[in-house]
Amino acid sequence: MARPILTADQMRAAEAAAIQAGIAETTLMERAGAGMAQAIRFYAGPRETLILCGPGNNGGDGYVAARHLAKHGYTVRVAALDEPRTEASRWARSQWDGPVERFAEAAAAPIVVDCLFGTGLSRGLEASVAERLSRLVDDALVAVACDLPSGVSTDGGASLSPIASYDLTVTFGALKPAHRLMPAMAKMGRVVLANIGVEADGKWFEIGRLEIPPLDPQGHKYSRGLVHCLAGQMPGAIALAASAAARSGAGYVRVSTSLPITNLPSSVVQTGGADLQDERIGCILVGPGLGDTPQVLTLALTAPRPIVIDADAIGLVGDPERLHGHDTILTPHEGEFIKLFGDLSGSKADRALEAARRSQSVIVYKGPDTLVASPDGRLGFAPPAPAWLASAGTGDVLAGMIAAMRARGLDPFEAACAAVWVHGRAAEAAGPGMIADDLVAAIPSALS
Ligand SMILES: NC(=O)C1=CN([C@@H]2O[C@H](COP(=O)(O)OP(=O)(O)OC[C@H]3O[C@@H](n4cnc5c(N)ncnc54)[C@H](OP(=O)(O)O)[C@@H]3O)[C@@H](O)[C@H]2O)[C@@H](O)CC1
Ligand SMILES: [K+]
Repeated sequence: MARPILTADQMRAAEAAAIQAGIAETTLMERAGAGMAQAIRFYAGPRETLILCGPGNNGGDGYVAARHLAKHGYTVRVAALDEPRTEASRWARSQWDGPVERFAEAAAAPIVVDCLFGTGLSRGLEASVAERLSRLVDDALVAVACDLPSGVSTDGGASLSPIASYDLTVTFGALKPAHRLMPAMAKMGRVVLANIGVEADGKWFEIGRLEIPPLDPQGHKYSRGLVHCLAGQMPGAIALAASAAARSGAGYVRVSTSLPITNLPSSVVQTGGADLQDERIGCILVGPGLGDTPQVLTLALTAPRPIVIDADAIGLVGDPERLHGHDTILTPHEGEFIKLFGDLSGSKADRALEAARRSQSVIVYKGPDTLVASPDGRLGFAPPAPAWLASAGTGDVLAGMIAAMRARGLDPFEAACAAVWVHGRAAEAAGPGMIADDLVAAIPSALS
């Protein structure tokens, strides 16, 4: 099951709806604090724990967690930055019967839990507070963030003040965009979602294990998907993409090329011409190694088939509206994105959705925090992938994988999400010394 993602406003609305439906706010806080205490017990083990509480409901969660951990035999110290200012956090404070130290004087502890600010953060932390928090977090054996590391902007993932690295982040009801957007994502450690009984339906989610329909036992190579790749001036890149398409389960992969390609698997067919009207084509792939040959993109766009537009071809589109009426998936990295869509405003999530709307295409906005955006408002956030995925050719591999998923009949958005998920897992399987060719070889193990 994919984990839902809500913005700060959406989360507040979901909580308000739960309260409207009869769940007391203190019950939500009790569940949040108990969930966080449970995650700490499972993840960090029994060691002295320092809980840092802010003035809002994030701090309230901290007082509740302190009570639950103490009940389980933990030595717990609580340090407050300020007096509780909300009704629920005053209630939570009243239920904690241990002492409360001053944040500015709190000594280090093996487990440190940051409950200073969560979704209510409105600006960066005061320098002295950020500095002290970072020191306590750095000195801890296990550092835990309640909902979000304090200083992270919930919706955009920016650091509003300096942020140390945590081992565990426990969030409630739904993930927030910052859990899966850079730079915040890199600071979170493992992200655990506690259920507090709030409905978190929406169109945004973390891309999870894919559910690809099983192959038809009576199927044949065309029903498993024919991917037609269009080569360009540098055929090495399309060879990688075509190999990746073949390894991702396409029944048949074809490359039309004017130059012979030497490093293709024997099962991938090379042709001179390109009959793109062939109705058996499940997806056309254009862009890897294309160079400056706009006529090849134009040719692809004359075919009434699904198309993946990658790499050089993205810059050749010119006007995003040119793609209206086509069945297209675009796979830009940051530079290619700006080249086609200009400097859009808002968070990466906002920009991805705006690009999908303008081009009426699925956008795979690549980076360490890859997003998949659909014109209908669906937005998939990739789970963390290994840093060694950032190397030459891995984008070509992804484009081939997407084309294979699309050719086998997944809808464009689902095809892109499925490929992004498998791409990350294949990189994990291939290991740190991986090159793009190894990534292709690791795809089959990640598909199972
Ligand atoms: N609502 C619910 O039902 C549930 C909510 N839950 C929990 O509540 C959290 C959200 O709580 P919240 O809305 O009270 O905001 P929170 O992040 O604690 O901080 C707000 C306070 O901090 C202040 N402040 C802001 N920035 C500041 C800064 N840089 N430096 C100094 N002060 C700053 C701000 O004041 P102001 O901006 O007005 O100055 C205000 O006083 C959420 O993350 C989750 O953990 C769970 O319990 C589940 C149920
Ligand atoms: K926090």
